[in-house]
Amino acid sequence: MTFSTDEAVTAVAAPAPAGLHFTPFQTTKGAARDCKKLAAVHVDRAAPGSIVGGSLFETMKASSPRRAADAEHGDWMEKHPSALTWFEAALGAAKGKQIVMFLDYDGTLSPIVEDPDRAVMSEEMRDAVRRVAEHFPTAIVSGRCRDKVFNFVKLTELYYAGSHGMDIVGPAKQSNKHVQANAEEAVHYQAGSEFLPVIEEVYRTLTARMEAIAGARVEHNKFCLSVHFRCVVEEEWNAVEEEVRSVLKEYPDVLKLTHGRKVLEIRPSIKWDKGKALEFLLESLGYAGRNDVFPIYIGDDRTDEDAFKVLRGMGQGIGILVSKFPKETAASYSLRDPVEVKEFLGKMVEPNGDGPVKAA
Ligand SMILES: O=P(O)(O)OC[C@H]1O[C@H](O[C@H]2O[C@H](CO)[C@@H](O)[C@H](O)[C@H]2O)[C@H](O)[C@@H](O)[C@@H]1O
Repeated sequence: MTFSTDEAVTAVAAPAPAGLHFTPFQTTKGAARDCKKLAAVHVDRAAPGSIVGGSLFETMKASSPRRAADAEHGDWMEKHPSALTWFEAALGAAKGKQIVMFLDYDGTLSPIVEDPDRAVMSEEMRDAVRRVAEHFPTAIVSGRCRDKVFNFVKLTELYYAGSHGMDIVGPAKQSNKHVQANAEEAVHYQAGSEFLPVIEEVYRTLTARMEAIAGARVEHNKFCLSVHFRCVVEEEWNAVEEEVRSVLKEYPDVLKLTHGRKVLEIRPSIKWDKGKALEFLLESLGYAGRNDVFPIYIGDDRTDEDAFKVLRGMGQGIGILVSKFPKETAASYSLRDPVEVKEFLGKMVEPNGDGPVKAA
């Protein structure tokens, strides 16, 4: 079972701040975690034929991006044109409207790397986001827990929606020049607090279970968990899924399982996601029900599709998928990788006025 090269590691960055919520990982202290070495440790453990047909990974493989034939890629690009090549067309409908920026973190602002602790964004990207936030209200919407993604981004003037949108905080109203007069005071909202004890319990159980699978790791993101298998040998991917499913079956209708980029996402079974977070933030900014707002959401993962679908439903704004390969998506445009995201953000605020409508 192979994943497309867009799942491949694109960079290994410097260590992220200490104290992040990860299972202690048995590696030489400070050395870069080498997936390949780690995963090779138990390769003999994988019973031949241990891949279970119809498993989540089979589904992922069937739907995961693959290097499409040129023709297929061309067709896909026609439906999801480059937001860079077609910048004026993409932003045409924003003229005279207030743009609001929504940015996913991993795979959008930072390249996908083997070690989630090391998924830091570049200084150039931080400058690009900072400059966009000077012109438009800007939110980071991430599966990471809020304080973790703030530690990566480090910009106090932004809104943050961590844990896949379940934990939202905005800059204080008085220090936020973008907020409408009728907007609420400083934004702070958490969905699913009642699930915190269950998430903690499942985190402990899964952490113990995953110790038996080399390279597997459980990441605590406060209202949700991520079970990473990027560093697990493929023969054991289904073992990861089976362990996760065997734990979750003890919590029917309480927790739900979705998959991301070589990660299994465990979230409370509530009707709240990145799409709801987008709607909540537009309302908090005083733009609910208004047609003079143009939300732009840039993301790379399955959970970002919830936001893309909201934008399509609103008939306002655009969703931009970050992917080098065709993927089924509700986004209208595409960018290939974080490098193109940085270029797009730069065009948004070009000093010679090429950028679209500035904040009202
Ligand atoms: O919503 P996002 O900000 O995109 O977060 C989604 C998940 O991103 C992280 O995992 C992904 O990036 C890691 C670092 O590049 C990579 O090692 C991993 O394989 C990817 O799945 C994060 O660790 C997860 O908790 C997020 O849910």
